[in-house]
Amino acid sequence: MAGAIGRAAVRALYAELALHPKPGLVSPLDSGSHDDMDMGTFLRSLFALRGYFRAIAAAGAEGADFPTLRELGITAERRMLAATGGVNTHRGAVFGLGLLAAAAGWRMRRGRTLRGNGLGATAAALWGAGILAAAPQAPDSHGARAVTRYGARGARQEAADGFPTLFEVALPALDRALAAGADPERASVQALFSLMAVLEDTNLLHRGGPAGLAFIQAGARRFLDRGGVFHAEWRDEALALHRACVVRRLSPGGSADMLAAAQFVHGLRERAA
Ligand SMILES: CC(C)(COP(=O)(O)OP(=O)(O)OC[C@H]1O[C@@H](n2cnc3c(N)ncnc32)[C@H](O)[C@@H]1O)[C@@H](O)C(=O)NCCC(=O)NCCS
Ligand SMILES: Nc1ncnc2c1ncn2[C@@H]1O[C@H](COP(=O)(O)OP(=O)(O)OP(=O)(O)O)[C@@H](O)[C@H]1O
Repeated sequence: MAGAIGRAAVRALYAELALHPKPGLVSPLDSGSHDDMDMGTFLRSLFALRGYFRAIAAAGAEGADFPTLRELGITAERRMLAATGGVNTHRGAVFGLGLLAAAAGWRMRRGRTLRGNGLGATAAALWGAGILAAAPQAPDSHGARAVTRYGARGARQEAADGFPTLFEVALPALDRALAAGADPERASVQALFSLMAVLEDTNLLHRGGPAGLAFIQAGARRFLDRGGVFHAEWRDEALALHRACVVRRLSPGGSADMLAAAQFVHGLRERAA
């Protein structure tokens, strides 16, 4: 079971990486707004993280407490940095997707369904207090500074609350687009823009301040209001926002992490069905 969860997590991260167009983000097309990483950096990181997602799913199944999960996360982050030469490729995913893999282990071991927001509710109930109580590993990280400076919610708050943006925004957008006939690629782009329109992404706050975050949210909103991936010119419109992000050096990394999380939950549900 833990092996299947681990494989689903890596598959979801690969699907996020392979997807394009993705505004400002690294994809097979180009490195977006990043000069320190490309597709190869992400693939090396992914390779280094294979064992982690299986291990954290197994720990979750055993009912591990948050400090135990955190130790696994810190070790994985170290392995990621060694594989990338110090570049932060998957920090948000090690944390968020790691917690969701642990929650999947806990629920599957106990015969609970993965429907609705079950995985988020489990993560919040078992580890929410621990997440908020843990001292930030790096109090001067880009994310921590954006949280303090702008009062943003950030990755920790999102996880401690049971990933509301994932379960209330990303997964419904993905499901609706698939039900309306979009292929997995278009449905994923729709889910990504739905996330970008609402997420308080500390990556964007760090790189562009409140104006940078507002720029992305408005651009994504406009794309969705015109019909999103159901608009005939959707690819050109998404590429136009991509180019505008690259000019401004903006990259919605938090939305990319949450898209991978949505693909992970969706994939697990498909296999369980
Ligand atoms: C909690 C983490 C994410 C640190 O976050 P921090 O606030 O310091 O921000 P940092 O800039 O380092 O990275 C945060 C990443 O989260 C993502 N993110 C940003 N905003 C959001 C958001 N609103 N929602 C979800 N993800 C987001 C981005 O990809 C970003 O890169 C994590 O790096 C950490 O402390 N790890 C220690 C090990 C740990 O707790 N592991 C747990 C394993 S379960
Ligand atoms: N496809 C992707 N392309 C780029 N970033 C992604 C992608 N998928 C996820 N991310 C997330 O975005 C984060 C990278 O953002 P960024 O490079 O701005 O972080 P940083 O190292 O904190 O800042 P900086 O590079 O500005 O010093 C990663 O931690 C990762 O979680």
